[in-house]
Amino acid sequence: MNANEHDHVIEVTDLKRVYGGGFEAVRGVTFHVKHGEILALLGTNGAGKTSTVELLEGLARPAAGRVRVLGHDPFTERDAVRPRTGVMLQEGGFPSELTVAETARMWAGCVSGARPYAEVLDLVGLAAKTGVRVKQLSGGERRRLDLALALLGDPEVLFLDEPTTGLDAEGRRDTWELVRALRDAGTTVLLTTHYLEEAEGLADRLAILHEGRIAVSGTPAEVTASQPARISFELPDGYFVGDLPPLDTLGIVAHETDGRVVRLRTHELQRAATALLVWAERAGVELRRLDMRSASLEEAFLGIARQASASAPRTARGEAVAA
Ligand SMILES: Nc1ncnc2c1ncn2[C@@H]1O[C@H](COP(=O)(O)OP(=O)(O)OP(=O)(O)O)[C@@H](O)[C@H]1O
Repeated sequence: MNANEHDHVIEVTDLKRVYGGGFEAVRGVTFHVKHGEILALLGTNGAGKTSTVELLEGLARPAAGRVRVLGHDPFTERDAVRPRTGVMLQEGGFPSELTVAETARMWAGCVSGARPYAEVLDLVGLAAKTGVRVKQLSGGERRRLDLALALLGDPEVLFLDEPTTGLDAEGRRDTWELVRALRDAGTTVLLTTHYLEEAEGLADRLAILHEGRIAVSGTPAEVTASQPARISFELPDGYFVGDLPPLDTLGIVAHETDGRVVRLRTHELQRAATALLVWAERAGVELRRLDMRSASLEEAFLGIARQASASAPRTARGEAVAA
């Protein structure tokens, strides 16, 4: 493995995908994933996550742009990439009459240097289901089988398209633990998900797609910090908003009042909070029902989706996008 492969196991530059009829589902996406890193691609339905991941898996040729996985083009150099990657598609599509063990054995036959299939079934918690037909598995169990098959070749790179959809809370946590353990052992992971908790807890970095473009990217903390924090409190008796410290000096980007309740939004939570508390202390008043909090990833996600159409792509720090 050369130095470049070590740094960026996945490299995507100005990627475009156009479907029949001319619809541009991926409109110039740029990001990278480093060795042993988990990147989560997020986005609303139809944002272009699967369309992007399929290009990384070499399932289609990009309309424009460049993809490299482990230093190779996954479409034109499929033989160099495929044996080193594990892919969990959104729909597994296995023959429903085969048992779990038969499916895993059949799949192992297609993978060079496959691990013993019983080992991967055990890893995903399906050891007790080896004799059950695929059609009799629950939706969550089928997702686990999909994951087991993706792990058969002991891949260096894992593509997971909505890996925990349909899993119950315990199954989801088990999968997170397994993906974390794989990452810690050096596997590079790119996953798509609709579960923000999953992205926040699992991913080292996030990229939020919107209408085929990356709207924002960065660590979960950076993405969250890209949206304003909230402060709310009740105005003390006898005071008005105009009595507070000047809002424009506190980084306040929006404010509203509802009766005596004041709601502020700021990109400078610490400074605004300090100024308000110092003001209240000096005035000798209590800010009742005081609540101060950073944006959650969900708020950030919704805010970004709303803003994205109107503004240019950027990183969480407001830089030009390259995840
Ligand atoms: N084969 C196709 N032909 C034409 N349009 C397609 C095709 N496949 C996907 N699209 C369109 O491309 C856009 C992106 O789809 P894609 O499946 O990549 O989105 P996604 O972000 O994975 O969505 P979801 O979260 O719903 O899975 C959608 O508008 C979809 O309708």
